[in-house]
Amino acid sequence: MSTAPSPDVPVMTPPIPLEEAQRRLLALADPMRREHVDMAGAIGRYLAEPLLARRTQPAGHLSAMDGYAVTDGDLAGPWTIVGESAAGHPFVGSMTRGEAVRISTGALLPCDAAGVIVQEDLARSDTALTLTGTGPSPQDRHVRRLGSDFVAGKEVLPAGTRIGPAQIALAVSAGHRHLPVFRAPQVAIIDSGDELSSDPENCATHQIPASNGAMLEAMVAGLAVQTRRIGPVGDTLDALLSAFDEAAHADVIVTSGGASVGDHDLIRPALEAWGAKLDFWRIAIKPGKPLLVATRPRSQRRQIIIGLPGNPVSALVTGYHFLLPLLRRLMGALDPAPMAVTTRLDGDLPATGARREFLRGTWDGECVRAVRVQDSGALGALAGSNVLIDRPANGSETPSGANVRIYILQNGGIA
Ligand SMILES: Nc1nc2c(c(=O)[nH]1)N[C@H]1C(S)=C(S)[C@@H](COP(=O)(O)OP(=O)(O)OC[C@H]3O[C@@H](n4cnc5c(N)ncnc54)[C@H](O)[C@@H]3O)O[C@H]1N2
Ligand code: MOO
Repeated sequence: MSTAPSPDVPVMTPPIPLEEAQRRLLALADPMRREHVDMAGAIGRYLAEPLLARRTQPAGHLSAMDGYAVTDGDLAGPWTIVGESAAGHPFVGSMTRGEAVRISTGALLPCDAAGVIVQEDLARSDTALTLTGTGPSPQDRHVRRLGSDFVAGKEVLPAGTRIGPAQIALAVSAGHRHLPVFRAPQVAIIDSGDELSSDPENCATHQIPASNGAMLEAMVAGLAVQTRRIGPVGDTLDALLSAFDEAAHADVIVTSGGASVGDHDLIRPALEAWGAKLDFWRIAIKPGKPLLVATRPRSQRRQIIIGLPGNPVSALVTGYHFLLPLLRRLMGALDPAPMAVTTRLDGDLPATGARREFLRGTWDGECVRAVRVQDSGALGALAGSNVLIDRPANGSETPSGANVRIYILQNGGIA
């Protein structure tokens, strides 16, 4: 005889693997609309279409060094100096074999010149120039050829490229003032839990400062999204429903806390009461198991809700593997998942259980060591770590010296 579950006990489906959960989440993300923004506004955004060069660079043959321009094959000298080509002030005359033109880095090569000899290889006396030492080989011409960087009409950046300093320099050089990018999503960050205090300077013994919201806001800061903090919100359906109403403008709502199975863990029922539909709940990673993802239909784009676990380390790990990739995908990133690096383990690690584990560790560029405290509430250990060590589910002990995969949290890796 089958028995219906009690309304108090949620129906438990087995936790799903990380990759499957990431795929399901990213499949929900329709890209944002496009807009044209100036270069300052484009930092941290993703190109909405391929960028074509509007000009050729270099636009002519340029000298790559300070020295003297000479004609083809004329590498032995001596020469008579007949003029100068400085950056921004080209030499307009003509020159022939036995003649040289003083030239600076970035200056246009005179049209009769074939190469540049660096001034360190030459001796000058008034207008007379002689070669000292062995001089350059015929290949060593120190010339940046016309179009050697990019050519007008050709693609310089593919759609989906993240715009950083180098991409801005390239786009400006390619003749652009504005860039077509995807809009940045609006993100509402809700802290939930009766025990949370919004004032870290004023916190009773039964309270804890609402640090997750501040942490999540910091995590998304590198993504140029617009954030709004809501709460802390108490553990009642009414309080959560009002918080969701406050977040009705957002493209993505991220909550932390109340995602597990306790009597006061109300995020799931509150979302359902608000009209959101649960997509999945619980994933097979440690920390981070109670993660949930839901969607809520709207007239234009649906809202995506990510319910992160309350434990701060669990919130950071799931924020790293779910919230950041989701935001990158909404903003048009081609490959939104975080990148793992392989490195050498220092110190043995024990066998793992049924969940894939992300241990906090310190990496010095050559090897990684797990930090001693791995409690998912321990912020001291988290802040002292710079990587997550990726350990497979049901894995055996890993000996010191073995290769392990890590995810970098610092030096920009967080975004
Ligand atoms: N019987 C079971 N209990 C728990 C399970 C389980 O499977 N069965 N899962 C555990 C796991 S794993 C996690 S992770 C936690 C997460 O649960 P919740 O998402 O419901 O989180 P809370 O209970 O609300 O809070 C947990 C912890 O985190 C602190 N917290 C919450 N929000 C914040 C915030 N905004 N800033 C700072 N700290 C926050 C909260 O005070 C608690 O200490 O559940 C286990 N339990
Ligand atoms: O998954 Mo919980 O996140 O272990 O603490």
